[in-house]
Amino acid sequence: MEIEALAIPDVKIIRPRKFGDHRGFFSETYSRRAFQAAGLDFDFVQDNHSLSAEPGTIRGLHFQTEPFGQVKLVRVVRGAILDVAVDIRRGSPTYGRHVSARISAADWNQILIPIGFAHGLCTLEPDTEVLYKVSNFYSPEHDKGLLWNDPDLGIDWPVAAAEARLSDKDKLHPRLADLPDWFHHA
Ligand SMILES: Cc1cn([C@H]2C[C@H](O)[C@@H](COP(=O)(O)OP(=O)(O)O[C@H]3O[C@@H](C)C(=O)[C@@H](O)[C@H]3O)O2)c(=O)[nH]c1=O
Repeated sequence: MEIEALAIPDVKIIRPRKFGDHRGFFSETYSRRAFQAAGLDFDFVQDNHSLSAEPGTIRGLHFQTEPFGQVKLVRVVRGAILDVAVDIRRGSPTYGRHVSARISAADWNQILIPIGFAHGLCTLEPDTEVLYKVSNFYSPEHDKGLLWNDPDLGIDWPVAAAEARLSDKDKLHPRLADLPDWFHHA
C-alpha cells in the first residue's frame, strides 16, 4: 500500500497492492493494520456503494456535522470519478481551498477524506460505481451540504453546469460564505 499526501496534506491518495494472475486479481482494499502502521487510525463502521448511470453526475458537496463527522475512504470499482475535498475547518490555513483527484477502477487508487471536509464527486464514465467506508453512521439530522458550484470555491468540474446531473437536494446547498462554523482546525 502506498500513501501520498495531496496539496492539502490531510487528504491522501492510497494505492493498495493488486496481485494479478491468470484467474484475475486479489487486493486488500483496506487493512486496519497497514493504516495504523502509517499513523492512520480510523474506526470505519459503515460501507456505502453508489451507482451513477450517466457520466457528468455530481454528488456533493456533502459532510456530516459533529458528533457524526465522517472520515471517508473512497474507491471506484467500475468507471472513474473526479473526487473533490473542500477544507471547511475554520482557522485552517487552507480553509475554503480544495484538492481533487481522479479515482478509477483502472488505477485502483483510493482517496482518504478527513473530518472537516466537504466531499463531492463527478462521474467520468457511464455506470460508475463508488464504494466508500465511513467512520460514523449516517445521521440525516447531521447530513449537510455546500453548493457544488459556489464560485468562491473555484472548482474546475469536468462538466458544464447545464449538463451536470444532480439531486434536487444538491442544487440548493448554501455557499461557503453562508456556512456556519461547523468545524474548527485543531
Ligand atoms: C449518505 C446516506 C444516504 N442514505 C439514503 C438517504 C437517501 O434516501 C438516499 C440517497 O442519499 P443521498 O442523496 O444523500 O446520496 P449521495 O448524494 O450519494 O450522498 C453521498 O454523497 C457523497 C459525495 C458523500 O460524500 C457521501 O457521504 C454521501 O453524502 O440514501 C442512507 O440511507 N445512508 C447514508 O449513509
